[in-house]
Amino acid sequence: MVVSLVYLLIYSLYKHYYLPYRVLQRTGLPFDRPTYLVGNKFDFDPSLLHERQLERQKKYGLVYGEFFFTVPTIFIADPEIIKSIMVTHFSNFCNRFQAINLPSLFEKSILRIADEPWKRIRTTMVGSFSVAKLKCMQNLISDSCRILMARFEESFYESKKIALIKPCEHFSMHILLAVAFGIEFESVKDERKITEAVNILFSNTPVGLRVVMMLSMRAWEALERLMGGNFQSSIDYLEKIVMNVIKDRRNNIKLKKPCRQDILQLLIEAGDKGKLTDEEIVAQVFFLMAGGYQTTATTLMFALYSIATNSNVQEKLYDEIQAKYDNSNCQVDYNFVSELPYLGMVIEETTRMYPPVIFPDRGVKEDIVINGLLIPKEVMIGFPTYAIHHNPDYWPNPEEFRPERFSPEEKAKQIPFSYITFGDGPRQCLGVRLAKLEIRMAIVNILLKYELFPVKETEIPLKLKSLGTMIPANEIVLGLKKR
Ligand code: HEM
Repeated sequence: MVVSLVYLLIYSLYKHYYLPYRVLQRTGLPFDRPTYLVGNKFDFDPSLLHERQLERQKKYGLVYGEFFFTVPTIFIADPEIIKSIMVTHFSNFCNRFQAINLPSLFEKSILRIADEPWKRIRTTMVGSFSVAKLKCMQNLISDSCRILMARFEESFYESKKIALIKPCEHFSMHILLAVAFGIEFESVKDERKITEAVNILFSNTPVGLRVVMMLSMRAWEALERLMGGNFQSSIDYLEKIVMNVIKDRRNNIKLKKPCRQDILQLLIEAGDKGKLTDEEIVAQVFFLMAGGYQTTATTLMFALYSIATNSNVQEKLYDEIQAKYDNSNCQVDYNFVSELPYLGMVIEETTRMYPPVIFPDRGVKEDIVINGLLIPKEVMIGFPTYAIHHNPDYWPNPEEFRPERFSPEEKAKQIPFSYITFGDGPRQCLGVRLAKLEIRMAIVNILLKYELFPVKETEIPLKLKSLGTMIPANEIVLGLKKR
């Protein structure tokens, strides 16, 4: 017994410590000594990953090593190498590194799958985000804007202030439930139950639980059951709802009844042509919520905060919106918001300063040398987005909110691949157009009715927290004045 335990320990030390250590050592890159099993994960506060990226960049420069638990990782903030990985040598880096365990439902999602199956599913899904399809979905987004505006109205009459987190999260979730899950709420009770289940599944998971999930899915499942099993029952509940919607839609197709033109419909039609199984459809739908919910909600919060705390930006933006609104006397829809260039610049600058995803990754198929850097096939590649976006060599005065950085003239001078909020190359975010449309429509609706301004509760500068996605550490409260 004792001999077996000693043998197991030695084997584990060899596999989980010595081998990963040797891999990073081979690269010749600087890195801190890891701790057995947890690597460098707890050398810093794991909820301040963005600060860690800045500190590493200062200490080691643009390329360095680190242990994500037992995974040897190379962090790359050099735009030329980023381009080589994301585009030039894409075939060697086309997959993500499977560093964390996920519930089995997600295993067939576009996030997890690799190589040919990924290509098939990506090609099938891409059409759902075309301009023509987004225009079909704009009425659903307008409905969510109306609900968002009702929240603003209530807050205005209650206190002349708005706390942003809940309304922005609800806005983003409401849209994804409509366009990806295909849900049309039948009652308020129904809606409450569904939103509660989504929140359990897709809000930021506490660090402790993430660590358990990372180390062993079985241990996590057992712990989750002990804690009441809410996670699994939410998955089961939402899965049942999507399967019912799929069944109803198929019946409607058979009866030649018109179906809502949303993302789910396109996936079902692809399924009926044999391109996707039902299991794959459900996996994509769940991942769209996981990938699009918090990211879009926090970007909207960050944008409203930035607009409120930069009165010159707000004035210029309002003038742009107002001029177009007066001239066209039209609805706030896809065409309207697409013709507001300064609004586009404000959103790009927001996502430069506050990128919600600060650690996109790639796996490596074969050892490769790029610009003299050896990248062994065992490593995970991490892009430290926050540090890249706050590097003064690429972005002078990076803490200053200046949308003009994204004017056509200044954009032409930008260093390629120094802005990677949505990733880049063939594996770039699939929902970028949808996310931007939602955020644009929400901001225009809000600014047409209200002037935003900081109040005594507004935290300046904003404190951030970075777990799965980067989010505000505390509530964002803004003042409201009717226009
Ligand atoms: C502001 C909001 C969003 C941000 C900042 C964001 C960011 C990202 C990033 C950084 C990636 C990885 C890209 C790469 O590795 O090159 C990604 C992937 C992805 N995103 Fe988004 N995202 C947002 C919203 C959305 C929305 C609304 C959806 C869809 C509803 C979506 C769907 C996806 C999908 C499907 C992928 C995986 C693509 C693939 O692996 O082929 N995202 N996103």
